Amino acid sequence: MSGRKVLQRSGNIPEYNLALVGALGVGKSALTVKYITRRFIMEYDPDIEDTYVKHEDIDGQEMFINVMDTCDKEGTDTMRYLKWADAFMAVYSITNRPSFEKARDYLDLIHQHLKANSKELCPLALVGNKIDLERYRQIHKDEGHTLAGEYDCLFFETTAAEEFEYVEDVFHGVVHEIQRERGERPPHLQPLFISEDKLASRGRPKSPRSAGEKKDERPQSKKTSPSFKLFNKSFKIFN
Ligand SMILES: Nc1nc2c(ncn2[C@@H]2O[C@H](COP(=O)(O)OP(=O)(O)OP(=O)(O)O)[C@@H](O)[C@H]2O)c(=O)[nH]1
Repeated sequence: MSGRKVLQRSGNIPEYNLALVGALGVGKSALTVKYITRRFIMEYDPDIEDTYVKHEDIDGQEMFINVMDTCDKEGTDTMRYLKWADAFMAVYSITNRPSFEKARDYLDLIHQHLKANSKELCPLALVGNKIDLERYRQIHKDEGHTLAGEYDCLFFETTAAEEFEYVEDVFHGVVHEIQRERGERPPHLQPLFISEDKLASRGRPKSPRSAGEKKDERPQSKKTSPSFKLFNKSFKIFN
């Protein structure tokens, strides 16, 4: 931490809690670290569940984004992230069929929890990672769309191994969705692709909802401001 600027959190600045869930090895840590540091990691400690924070300025609005990189292990306390998160990202690898099925299980678990706690407006996102490995693809994009539709989720395909913007778009898309659901997003920043059917019927599961792929239609965010992070995890970081 030495030499890093540590920003004080204040009650005036909004905070959003995002939890990443998914099978082992799908890239939850890689996506988290890429988003926080703009770097891609090759080695990591898979057993540690941890939370990171990034200070952001999106569309002129200052905020703190807290990201929980969860651990997919038997005995994990799911309530820890289920209670904590303002939005969930169920990650799978497009190169791994079982991880897609696991993402479905997570969507189901989260959906049941949200329904039982009357939190149906809490955003869910389905995230297909590793699109840089297209030649090994096992999950067609349409399958991702279909599954996302079943749970009325946002849907993204991305990669932690290439440009930062691929990852930033996913995290910002999810934050925008939280803001929309809370009525915090100014009308001039509301994208046109939020359809009326969502406003009319707010239950899940229902028809597909897409956001992540319409990169050019979304407002461009400003460059991020310096972040501070709570690094307890033993990462090796490579440029
Ligand atoms: N090519 C490629 N490799 C990736 C990508 N994302 C992650 N990886 C690699 O996949 C492996 C697993 O990534 P992690 O980020 O540790 O996966 P995880 O989901 O956090 O796994 P656990 O911590 O075990 O739950 C690592 O070797 C990463 O470098 C990606 O987008 N493309």
